[in-house]
Amino acid sequence: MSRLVVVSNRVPQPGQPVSGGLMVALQAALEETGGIWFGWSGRIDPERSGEVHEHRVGAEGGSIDYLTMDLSQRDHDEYYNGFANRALWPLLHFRPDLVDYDREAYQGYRRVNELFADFLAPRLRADDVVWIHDYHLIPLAKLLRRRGVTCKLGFFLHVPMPSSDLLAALPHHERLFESLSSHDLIGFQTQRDLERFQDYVRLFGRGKVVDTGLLETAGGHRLRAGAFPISIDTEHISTLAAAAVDRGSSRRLGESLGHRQLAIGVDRLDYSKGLPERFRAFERYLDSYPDQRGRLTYLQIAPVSRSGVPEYQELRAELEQLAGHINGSWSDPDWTPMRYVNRNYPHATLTGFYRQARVGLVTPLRDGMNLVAKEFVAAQDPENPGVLVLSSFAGAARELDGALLVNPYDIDGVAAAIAEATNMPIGERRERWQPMMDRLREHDITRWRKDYLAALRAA
Ligand SMILES: O=P(O)(O)OC[C@H]1O[C@H](O[C@H]2O[C@H](CO)[C@@H](O)[C@H](O)[C@H]2O)[C@H](O)[C@@H](O)[C@@H]1O
Ligand SMILES: O=c1ccn([C@@H]2O[C@H](COP(=O)(O)OP(=O)(O)O)[C@@H](O)[C@H]2O)c(=O)[nH]1
Repeated sequence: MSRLVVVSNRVPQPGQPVSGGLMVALQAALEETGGIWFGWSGRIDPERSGEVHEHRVGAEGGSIDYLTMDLSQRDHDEYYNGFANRALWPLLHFRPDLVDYDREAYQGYRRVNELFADFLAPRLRADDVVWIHDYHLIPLAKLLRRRGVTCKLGFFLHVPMPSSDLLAALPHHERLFESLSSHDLIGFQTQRDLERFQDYVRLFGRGKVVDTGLLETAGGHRLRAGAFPISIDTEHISTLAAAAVDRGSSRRLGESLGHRQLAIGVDRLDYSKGLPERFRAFERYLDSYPDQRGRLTYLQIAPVSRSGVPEYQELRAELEQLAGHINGSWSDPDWTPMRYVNRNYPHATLTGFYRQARVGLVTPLRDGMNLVAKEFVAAQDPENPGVLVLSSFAGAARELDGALLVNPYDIDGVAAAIAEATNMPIGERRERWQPMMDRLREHDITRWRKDYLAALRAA
């Protein structure tokens, strides 16, 4: 049996919380098959890049070997804080206004990809299957091929693929995106992302689209591309939620709410998640639906993310100001409308919170998928499910059509959806929830992994 080698910027660290959909999903996928997981250690070594740590979890046969590399401060600043998260991330989330392109950062990004390639290439076997993840590692496959790697190489983009005109705004975009053609299969979250990538190949890439999902490079090499919507371990989340709801912090949350309903949001503190707009929509709801005032408490969990990037620091300050303003304006002596928490919670706690909530607020301005939306659905009590208010700009909206779909820029529309969710009769809540849950049971994390890897092996 060939080895599965997963490569991603983020790799879980022993004893540290797993946050971010990529880590959550890959952890679940690798636990099923075993294999190797290589990436950044999450550590910064002031002296040098390239120190690699190894640890094995699980028994021989199904074990995961974690191989992680330290980065120097400079490499981290240029590769992660710089090009990946100040140029690519905003661009891929349709925010050219936030792109801060810098040639030195781009060189740092390429340098770290070279480091990864130098480490990996001599360790790969011809029958390995290598699965590379996300925008941090776009050049890696080409660098591996240059070092003589011949095994199957697949890529999965976790974030949206924007329109060609946006991509073309990035200096040297052809050189960067052309590297993707060194893979045998490129995976996207949705059909729309795939279509936009094919447009790019047609308009700016030097290859051609032979047929939907079949591309040809200028040199005549054929590769596959497809949509593989990432998912969750549905049964596990559902079981965890049922067990968590009456215990520990989840029980205490319930007690603290008294008779009031709960609305919940769980997002990394990221401008793509639409948090300022969501806070304003909640305030609009308080203002526009006075008969409902005091009926619903909104809990927003927002662990700090990418705190070395200035736009994220500014967002944090803005959210603190907004949350303070909303509570200052609308609180009663015995009720605070909003609870805003920057801590990171494990799934064993979060799932209990989801299950208590009447309303799940998932309103990103753009999101590759958004696993929180899927987790919220999977965590509900079938007898008394909550209502998901979901942005139509999240990849998850393609599958979760029982949600109240909203435009996150439409503050009145989101406020109206919150009001509708709090009032929704039980019969309608069940009717909306059941087909979404059926879909998630069928299209879970196992299905995602199997579909992708079968397509890669066949490519
Ligand atoms: O690693 P970080 O910089 O801390 O960021 C966390 C992850 O954020 C992004 O997640 C994406 O992947 C999810 C799973 O496919 C998807 O549901 C979500 O819509 C995406 O935003 C990022 O793409 C990952 O690389 C990060 O690890
Ligand atoms: O305190 C937290 C906040 C988030 N998450 C997890 O982080 C992931 C976030 O993934 P999503 O796809 O929604 O967004 P991303 O952060 O990857 O952009 C989900 O599995 C969340 O349950 C978590 O475990 N604890």
